[in-house]
Amino acid sequence: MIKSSSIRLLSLKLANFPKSYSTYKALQVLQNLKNPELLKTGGFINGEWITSKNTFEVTDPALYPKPESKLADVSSFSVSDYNIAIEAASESFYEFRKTTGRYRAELLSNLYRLMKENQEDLAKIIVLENGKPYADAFGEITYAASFFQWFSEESARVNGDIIPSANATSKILALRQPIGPCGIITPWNFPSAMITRKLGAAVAAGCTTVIKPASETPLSALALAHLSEKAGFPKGVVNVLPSATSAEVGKILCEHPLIKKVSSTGSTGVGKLLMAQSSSTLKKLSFELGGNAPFIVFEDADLDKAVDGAIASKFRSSGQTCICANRLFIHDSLYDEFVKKFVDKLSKTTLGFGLDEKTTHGPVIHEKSMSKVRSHIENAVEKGAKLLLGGKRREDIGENFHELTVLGDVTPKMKIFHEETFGPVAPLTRFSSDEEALSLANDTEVGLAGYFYSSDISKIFKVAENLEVGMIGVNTGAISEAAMPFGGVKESGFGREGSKFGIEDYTIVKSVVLGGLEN
Ligand SMILES: NC(=O)c1ccc[n+]([C@@H]2O[C@H](COP(=O)([O-])OP(=O)(O)OC[C@H]3O[C@@H](n4cnc5c(N)ncnc54)[C@H](O)[C@@H]3O)[C@@H](O)[C@H]2O)c1
Ligand SMILES: O=CCCC(=O)O
Repeated sequence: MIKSSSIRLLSLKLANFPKSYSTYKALQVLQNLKNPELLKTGGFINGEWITSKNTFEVTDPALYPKPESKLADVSSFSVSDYNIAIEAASESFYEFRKTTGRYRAELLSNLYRLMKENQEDLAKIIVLENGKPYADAFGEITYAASFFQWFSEESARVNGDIIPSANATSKILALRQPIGPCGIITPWNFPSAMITRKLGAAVAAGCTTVIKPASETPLSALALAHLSEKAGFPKGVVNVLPSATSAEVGKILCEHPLIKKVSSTGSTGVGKLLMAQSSSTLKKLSFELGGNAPFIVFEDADLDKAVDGAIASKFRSSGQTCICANRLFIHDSLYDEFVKKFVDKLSKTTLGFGLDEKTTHGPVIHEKSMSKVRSHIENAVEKGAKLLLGGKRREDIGENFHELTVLGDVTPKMKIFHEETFGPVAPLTRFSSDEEALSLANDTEVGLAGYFYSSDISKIFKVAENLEVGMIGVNTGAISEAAMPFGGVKESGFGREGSKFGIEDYTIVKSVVLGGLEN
């Protein structure tokens, strides 16, 4: 049990948000949410709101580094707070694992309904802490909530098996049981959906959770914690602890013996570190890591559809999506026309603040992302790539804004070919045969998503079978939904989220051999 002396109850005070916001409407938006209870700046441990004396700033990337960019001071929880939360999740697990799938389905569907009821507010929080346009943020909440709906439907169907035994007087029962308390680590690019995809599956299976949201976007995670409380989740099932000390608290999630599984979404580098740290307890792991998605336009493609698909895939969230097209391969015979149509459509987009109706694309998250975007463009141009659109920072809008950029004649000699940009840059490469396209596409250590456009059914099967990725969009640039098994191969990680496979990672199979049965 958590000792009350170790925690301080947080009554939500809007005073935790800066008062000097008259210069900018972002804070007014935050303070005028229809449901102000969604705004939390503490942490949620064992069903109680607590604060820490250490805090960190959450800022609006569209305004950063202006003083008005400050959205909130959020409590930063330490390893000792994590230890308390882990113990709470472990204690709660002993009861929660005994609950029925039907009961957990009810909790999840309550949470789904509450997300939909609060969709506008939740979307606004995403816009402010992440920078994506409101329409995208609203879409993220639809997507995020759909995982609770999906897993509420799956929850009552976590079936085991009865297996015939070689011994006539025995039966083998394979029971599916929840694995235990789970550590969940999530990134900033989908502040809500990357949590719900894991939390929905964990709860459906009967697991409890300790969640470390990205320090850039903790407000969305805390709003979800609030809604889980309203949805009737028992104490200790959902614990959310923002932290500015990711490495330390990540390590404790990996090394603590009471945590039985860690699911993390983030970069490949951090995934490797977490895997090494988890070896001491041989924890079950699921990793959704970085990508470098190929997007191939074969000569028999429908060009207009391919252009639309490329824009949707490459520039979703200004290129900050793990499954964004990262390298575009265009058949020689279509290359010039593709460039013309692609550049023409992209010229009609508008960079800006996410709550402005005209905005189609927002900023990148921070300076580190901006540096990578700049270095990929500069390195490519230096090595002979042609700048076909954009190419410049837009400091006139804000420090984190960068033009949507198209680079032509990109080759494997350039950095952008091998590294995930995670920003608004589309590198185009020509190819002349199917074999060449496949070999270029597979020339990378990661394998998350891939896309291609073709009207030849034989080619569709051949390419789909030979692309070294976990997910493929054929004649579409939008593949994500709760029903699709989400995950990668190679250094993009392992495990599948969403879909009927999503729960499996949160369960163990226990074999019970029932002997001495009479025939
Ligand atoms: N495969 C997917 O589903 C998926 C989805 C979204 C993002 N991503 C990947 O995530 C990356 C961008 O996100 P990011 O910059 O937030 O990634 P990141 O790996 O830096 O951070 C992800 C999470 O890990 C935490 N973290 C950072 N260092 C840590 C450490 N040493 N120990 C424990 N936790 C640590 C962060 O605070 C954050 O919560 C990209 O590579 C992108 O492709 C993958
Ligand atoms: O960025 C990674 C997740 C994107 C998605 O689920 O579509």
